Amino acid sequence: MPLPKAELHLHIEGTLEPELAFDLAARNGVKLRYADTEELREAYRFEDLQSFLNLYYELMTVLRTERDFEDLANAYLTRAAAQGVRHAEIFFDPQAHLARGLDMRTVVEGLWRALGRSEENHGVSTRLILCFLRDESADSALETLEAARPYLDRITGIGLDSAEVGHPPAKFRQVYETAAGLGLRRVAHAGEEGPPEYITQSLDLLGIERVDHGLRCMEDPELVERLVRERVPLTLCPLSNVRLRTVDTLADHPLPAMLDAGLLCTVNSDDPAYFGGYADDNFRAVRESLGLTEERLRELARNSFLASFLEDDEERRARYLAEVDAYVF
Ligand code: HPA
Ligand SMILES: [Zn+2]
Repeated sequence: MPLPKAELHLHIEGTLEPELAFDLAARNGVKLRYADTEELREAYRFEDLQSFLNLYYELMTVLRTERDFEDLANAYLTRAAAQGVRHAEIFFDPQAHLARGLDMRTVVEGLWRALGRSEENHGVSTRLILCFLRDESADSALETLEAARPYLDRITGIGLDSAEVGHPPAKFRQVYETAAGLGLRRVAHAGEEGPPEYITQSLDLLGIERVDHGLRCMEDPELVERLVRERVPLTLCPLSNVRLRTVDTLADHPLPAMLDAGLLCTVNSDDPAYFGGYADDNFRAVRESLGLTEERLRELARNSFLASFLEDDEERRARYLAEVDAYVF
């Protein structure tokens, strides 16, 4: 049985496995430019974030109906449960779907058909986080938040993803302010490819409560000190970092140094269908490549629940933490 954990950095569109992509393409009459799953897998060699995003946006065009989003989420939850995930806070990218003519209802209600029954069906509690695409305009983000208003009972928070460099957090100040006024929790990708200043800006201008990635904080000792002092969680994604060449090899990953510095780190899978592993695959990879001790792994699992948005269900959080404490490696 894998270590119990929460997954806090997971793009549902990034869980689209090649087999499901072809099934949905056939179901919806969408033509993919790959002959089969093998040829598609050949395309999974990325130079950087953008080269991955190009394929990520291309493949998600097979998602068209509520049932497609439901099937996608159920496939993820099945895999996540098998990897010890007890709680998942799941990102989705509505702008990428609205731009293709889908409506917000199809996306949110489709996902909810799986998420709303996830505890009974998979034993996984869930939250949904709406991400804005930072390479789209601030106005588009505001329009997307407006389109999501009827569904806010399904949505816990907002995030910021897609191409980071050249799209500073400051651009999204207004939409984050509006979202805060609506009672939404706030996170943002920062310091994956972008500079440490993007992390600082996300904290100061967007009021974020967690940093997604945040790897490049290590270039700024003062920022590290602040993140430690303010107990700001970081959602790290080690296999993603290797595949997108943010680090050269897993053995070079700064996770041990980050833990030693006192940062509240968590380990997550990001886009597991593309990066070669789900949540526990990431845990096992860092254990093997970085020689993390069992107590370090337990700390990472504890951190995942401490950093989760379970404030509305502290009883559940306590139960999950007790499971981590009782886990025998
Ligand atoms: O790793 C990521 N980074 C930024 N945007 C993304 N959208 C999906 N995955 C990612
Ligand atoms: Zn991500």
